[in-house]
Amino acid sequence: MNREQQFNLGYLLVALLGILMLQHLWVQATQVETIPYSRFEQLLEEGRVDHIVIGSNYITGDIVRPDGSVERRFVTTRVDPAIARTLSEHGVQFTGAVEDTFFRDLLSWVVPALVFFGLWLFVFRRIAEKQGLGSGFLSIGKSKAKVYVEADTGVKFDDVAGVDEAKEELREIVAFLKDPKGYGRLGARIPKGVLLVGPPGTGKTLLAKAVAGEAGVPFFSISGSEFVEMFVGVGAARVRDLFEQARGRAPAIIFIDELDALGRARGLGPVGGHDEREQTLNQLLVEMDGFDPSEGLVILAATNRPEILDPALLRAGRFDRQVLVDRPDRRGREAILRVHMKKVKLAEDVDAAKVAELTPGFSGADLANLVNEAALLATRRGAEAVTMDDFTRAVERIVAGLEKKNRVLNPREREVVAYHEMGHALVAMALPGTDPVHKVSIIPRGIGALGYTIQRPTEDRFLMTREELENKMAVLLGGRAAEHLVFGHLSTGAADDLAKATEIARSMVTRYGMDERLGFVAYDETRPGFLGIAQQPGERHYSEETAREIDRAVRALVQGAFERARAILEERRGQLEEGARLLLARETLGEADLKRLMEKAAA
Ligand SMILES: Nc1ncnc2c1ncn2[C@@H]1O[C@H](COP(=O)(O)OP(=O)(O)OP(=O)(O)O)[C@@H](O)[C@H]1O
Ligand SMILES: [Zn+2]
Repeated sequence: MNREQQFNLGYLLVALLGILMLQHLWVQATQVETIPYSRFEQLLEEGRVDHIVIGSNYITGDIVRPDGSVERRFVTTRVDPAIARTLSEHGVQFTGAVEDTFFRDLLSWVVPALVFFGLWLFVFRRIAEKQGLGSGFLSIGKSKAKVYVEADTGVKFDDVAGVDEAKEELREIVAFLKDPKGYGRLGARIPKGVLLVGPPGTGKTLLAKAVAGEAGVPFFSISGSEFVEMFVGVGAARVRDLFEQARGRAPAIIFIDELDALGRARGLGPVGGHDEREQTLNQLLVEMDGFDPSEGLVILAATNRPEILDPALLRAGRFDRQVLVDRPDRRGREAILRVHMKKVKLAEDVDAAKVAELTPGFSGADLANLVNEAALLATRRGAEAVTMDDFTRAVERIVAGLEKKNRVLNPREREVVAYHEMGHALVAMALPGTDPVHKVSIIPRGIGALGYTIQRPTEDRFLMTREELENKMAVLLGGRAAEHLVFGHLSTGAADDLAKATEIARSMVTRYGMDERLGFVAYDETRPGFLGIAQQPGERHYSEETAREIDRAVRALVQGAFERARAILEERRGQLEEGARLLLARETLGEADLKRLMEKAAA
């Protein structure tokens, strides 16, 4: 029996004891002396009873002393008066039967309590099973969140491929863990928490293990979803436990997978708050604030939904560093394939570069799975080594699975996405005063986004001019403009861009007073949502006619931005074609690639 189980059984025992004690007190308070009926008659004759209450079964009353003061209460079972008289006449001692109701009373609450407890157990076990947390009697209290400790993970940076930028950033952590005391001496700021952000299967866990492996420190890991317990207080106790253990073996790494499960913004739960999770999160914050970095503890955490994390987690001194672990591009895939191909026997004809070409949209985990699948196919054939043919067949299998999950695009779609993203990038680069384009990619990211263009803000902006907002809209519509220009059709891929552009236009008209005809009037009163939950739009304080005016102005702004984007792209048609071709071949283009593209066209 482990600690948690004892803990929960303890709760149960205390509760039962409490109920028993109450019951006992209640019985005492209402205790009366039970006397035989003949004794009652005797007392009656002696004039020593008073305050008689005659019930249908019992007679109760006070027995008084000769001086008239009450001695105690009594109860006796009512007996048929005729029979009583006859019996008394014969001088026989007799009494009615007074049933002992103690056990009946006891049963009357024990049985419902047991039924209730049974039901409760049943329901929670169901929930626990649903969450895959295992079942069995009392499993609710069983520790699902084992702290896994690996003294030496044996993973090195060489085992993680295709995520060079992330590795570069984590090297610092390794240097620190190797010499925690010496590191701070020169005034370098010591990292406490690093958040690894990226889609599933991109190697976040593997990277964390590699950091531990490179630094030669123990690796403590636990998953955020396992923290969330049924019993209030257990998760928090577990966090305390984890930190205590890790401290004892510092320098060490603590890795929290699925941080979002426990670090979701507070007050955002579906049914009000979630006490348990909140407590656990608070405990984590306390622990993170509480330790001295020179102890040599570093906390790594992984999430694929950083946007839902509680902002408190991201504050300075906590997870204030974020490392992006993205899906690999073609070169990255090749590198990952090489890592995993080392583990199987390959035929001469296998070409990692070719396999990488066949697998756009695959994550590191998908690629590891691919190599394994190919090896299985070869084994089934009874072959000596895994051939290229095995790989192509394995790719087909896995692609079919991934297509269902919307993660792999067909060639035609890829082409559209390439032009679309290039459209965003070119418009952004053509307009003065927009943020420089950091990266363009046609690797699907998360749900919904088929590709992405990242602009790097040069500075924090709090004020934007009308012109800047218009430029921003043009960039947003650049994707659709490019599709329209090249293919002459509109696709559904621009829905999100359109929504964002429209949002900006609407704000310009109704909040910033940027439309000449409507004037400098704020029309919308969008109240901030309560507890971050979006509320119904603010009340309208204007007429139907004004509403129409607003719609017209918004439409004009969006249309204008679209025309601008289209004009820019028409002028740079050559660059658009060249860029899309490059993007299709390489999947991601960085700042340097884009600069080269612009210069080439200018020359
Ligand atoms: N960049 C990579 N290089 C080599 N192998 C990788 C890489 N990414 C993933 N893998 C393989 O996929 C497996 C699963 O990856 P891992 O569990 O680290 O992903 P993750 O990002 O933590 O995923 P999740 O978010 O689902 O927990 C690894 O054990 C490894 O075999
Ligand atoms: Zn777009």
